[in-house]
Amino acid sequence: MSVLARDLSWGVGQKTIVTGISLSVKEGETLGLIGPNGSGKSSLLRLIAGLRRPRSGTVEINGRDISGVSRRSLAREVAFVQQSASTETSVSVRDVVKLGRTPHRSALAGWSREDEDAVRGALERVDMAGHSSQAWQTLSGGERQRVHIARALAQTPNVMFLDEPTNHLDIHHQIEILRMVRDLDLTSIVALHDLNLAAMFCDRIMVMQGGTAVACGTPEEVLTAPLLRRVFRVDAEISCEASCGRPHIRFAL
Ligand SMILES: Nc1ncnc2c1ncn2[C@@H]1O[C@H](COP(=O)(O)OP(=O)(O)OP(=O)(O)O)[C@@H](O)[C@H]1O
Repeated sequence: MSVLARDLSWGVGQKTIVTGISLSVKEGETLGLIGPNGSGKSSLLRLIAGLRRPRSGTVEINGRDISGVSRRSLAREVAFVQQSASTETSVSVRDVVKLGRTPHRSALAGWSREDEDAVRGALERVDMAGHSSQAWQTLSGGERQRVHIARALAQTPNVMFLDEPTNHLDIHHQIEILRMVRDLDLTSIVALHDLNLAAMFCDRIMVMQGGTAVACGTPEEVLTAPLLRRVFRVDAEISCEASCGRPHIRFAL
């Protein structure tokens, strides 16, 4: 499924937070969103996921304007892993992941084989199957993050939005989660702070600054020393990773 945003703007009171953003993500593509703190990445993801109503502009998922689509119907196609999402404390890991099946179930239907397979598969994908009966509140930060990703996977979405999904994760799980997002047969937009991970796993990268998009293109096109200096205020040397042909950033002291 494709994602198309046209001229999105949003703000609170007098403050404009997202200004005139347009983007297009093709079916199966992974778009990375990078930008300094407060540049509007989470706000943009919430607009595109339909959790905020834009002041102006439209979002289409597979050609359908999401403003006319019910939350439940949207949730059958689109999953959103939010930053620091919270969960009821007195539930098990499996119960949290089961919530991902809610958009697919009717009030009268029982728990189906398909539901069971989706939950088990999602837990396995994030390496948390061994924790399924553990109480949510006893998990570590990284384990919680992986369970929230499993809940999104259990939704069996066609489109996935992830806001800093690698937060709290050790390097093995950072790489595994991003590799999984890239290799799954879905369209995704991922906000990331780690520029080298964005370079490794995203087909294209959009750079945000002050609520607007200041660059968009392939990692090689976007991740240049002048852009990193201008947007992130860092000096860096960019080389090409021989094994994958992607840029690798080495920050100067
Ligand atoms: N509901 C709100 N009311 C007032 N200001 C807000 C609101 N939501 C976001 N902001 C402000 O909008 C700006 C963009 O916030 P947002 O969370 O989208 O940035 P971000 O790029 O995701 O940042 P970070 O990298 O730190 O997670 C910030 O300055 C934030 O303080």
